[in-house]
Amino acid sequence: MNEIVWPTIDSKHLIVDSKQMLIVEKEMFSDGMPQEALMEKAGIQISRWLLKKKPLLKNGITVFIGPGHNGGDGAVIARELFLKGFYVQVWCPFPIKKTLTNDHLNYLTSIGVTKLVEPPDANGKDLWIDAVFGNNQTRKVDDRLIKLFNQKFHNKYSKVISIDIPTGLCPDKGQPFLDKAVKADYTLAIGLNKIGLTQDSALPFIGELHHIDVGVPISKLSKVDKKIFKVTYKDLKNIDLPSLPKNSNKYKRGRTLLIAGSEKYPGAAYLALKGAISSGAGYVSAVLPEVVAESIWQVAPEIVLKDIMQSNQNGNASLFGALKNIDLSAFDSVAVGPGIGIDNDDWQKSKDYLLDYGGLLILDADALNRISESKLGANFFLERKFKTWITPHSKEFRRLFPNINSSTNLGLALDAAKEFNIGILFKGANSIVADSKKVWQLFGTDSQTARAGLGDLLSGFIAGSSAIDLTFCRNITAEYFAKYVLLHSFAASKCKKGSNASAIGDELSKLMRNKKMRQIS
Ligand SMILES: NC(=O)C1=CN([C@@H]2O[C@H](COP(=O)(O)OP(=O)(O)OC[C@H]3O[C@@H](n4cnc5c(N)ncnc54)[C@H](O)[C@@H]3O)[C@@H](O)[C@H]2O)[C@@H](O)CC1
Ligand SMILES: [K+]
Repeated sequence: MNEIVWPTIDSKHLIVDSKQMLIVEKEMFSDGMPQEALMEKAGIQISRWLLKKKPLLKNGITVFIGPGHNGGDGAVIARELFLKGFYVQVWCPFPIKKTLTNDHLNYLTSIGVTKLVEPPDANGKDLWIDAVFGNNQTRKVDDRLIKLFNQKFHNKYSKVISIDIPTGLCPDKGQPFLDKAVKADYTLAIGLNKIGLTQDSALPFIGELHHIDVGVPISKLSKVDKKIFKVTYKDLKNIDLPSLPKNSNKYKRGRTLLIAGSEKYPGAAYLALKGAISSGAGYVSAVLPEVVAESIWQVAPEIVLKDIMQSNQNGNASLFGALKNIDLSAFDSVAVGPGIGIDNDDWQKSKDYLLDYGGLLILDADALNRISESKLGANFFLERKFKTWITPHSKEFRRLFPNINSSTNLGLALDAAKEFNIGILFKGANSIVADSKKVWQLFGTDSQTARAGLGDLLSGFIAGSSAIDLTFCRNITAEYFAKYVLLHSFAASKCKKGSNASAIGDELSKLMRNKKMRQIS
């Protein structure tokens, strides 16, 4: 059941930490792959990548060569570009430590490549290649070197390319070892993507991230124990949406219930409903505050209104009155939270209905805040014996799980998913979806996140989409969760800057319709 079907286990998608990368390399070497050959392969693949970007090379290239094998890669790149007729010079800011790197460097000077004795000028127009430290750097780097690089980064006439990892950036945490790291226009990750590169905290340093394939065998990748997948919009093409038979009864096309909105935040309910409708679910029903209930038929006549929620004196929704009258077992999924506001007494009375609900429970926003403030806290998730997905952003996450510590959002999501046996969407610049075994790291989606109301739309979309998938497979995994989040983000990316969540909801409907049409034809 837990087999990976999306995306695929290959070197483009798998994310590893620095130790896992070392293990994979060591295994390749002990199987007989010569270390020299792998370095040659990495350097040549990068040179090919560079040769396709001739404008970057036209003013010459300066390669910064470090003491280890990151420097060795740099030396191979320098040689290849020099042999192609480009002006190439190298600078070694530290004494060379590894033989292979030293050999490459000696050969470079013998063929006529200039080895600088002083640091290069950051105001020049040449391309700088940072091959100082890579996957095995573990500590802070000389400040002067980083300053020089960052002076170059701000020089708008030229670019900086980091090989494997920007120097000074922790390959695992995605943060500078101290306060500074090289800022690159491009980072070329060799072999596999390192976990630090895909963290939100690495965004100011990595520039455009590209993967350089050096042919790591699939048999090695399958053995990597903690599977983390990098997913981008390119992976949308491998998402198959279930095609619902046209003549099937609407109750068999996904039944979802949304509990959303309050007198204080009516708009959240409207957006969540819009998200659910855009999924194409057959039966979308809702528990709404009176202000929304009165008008919803005009904008979304297909919604079945289950009940009306009262509000407390502060305008926050009271769930209890409605929950005690509804048979939740009639729904494949139930989403609770967008815009409901906080009411601790009400949550205390209502929570048992949600604990006992046997379908997929999706908790967002104020439902999560109500849990954080309740006596039970996150143990709510342990008491619930059925599938639960939650969608916190960083602050909500920390309130919910104050005892979970990890240096990356990815680690936080994975640890909480494991400890509490839930599916988690950790919202960030590039969001993360995790269950107890696997993680999907969205990447390249960072400009689509911070828009008001998008989260409400997403909750509804997840509720509707999961209800449909649940009619096909009762035990859907977090892989589906990750797909919904990627689809939603893609719809947002298709809308012009500044467009509101409602317009993004329309785009999402269009996207889902088109995708289904294309699958049918
Ligand atoms: N292992 C291999 O054979 C391959 C390695 N490749 C390249 O090799 C890199 C890893 O090479 P290395 O293991 O040599 O490690 P690095 O090149 O990342 O350098 C780390 C070494 O530099 C020293 N060092 C670390 N931080 C320092 C600091 N702040 N100041 C001064 N010295 C410091 C340490 O002694 C450490 O051994 C990868 O990033 C990749 O670019 C690729 O060529 C593919 C093949
Ligand atoms: K580097």
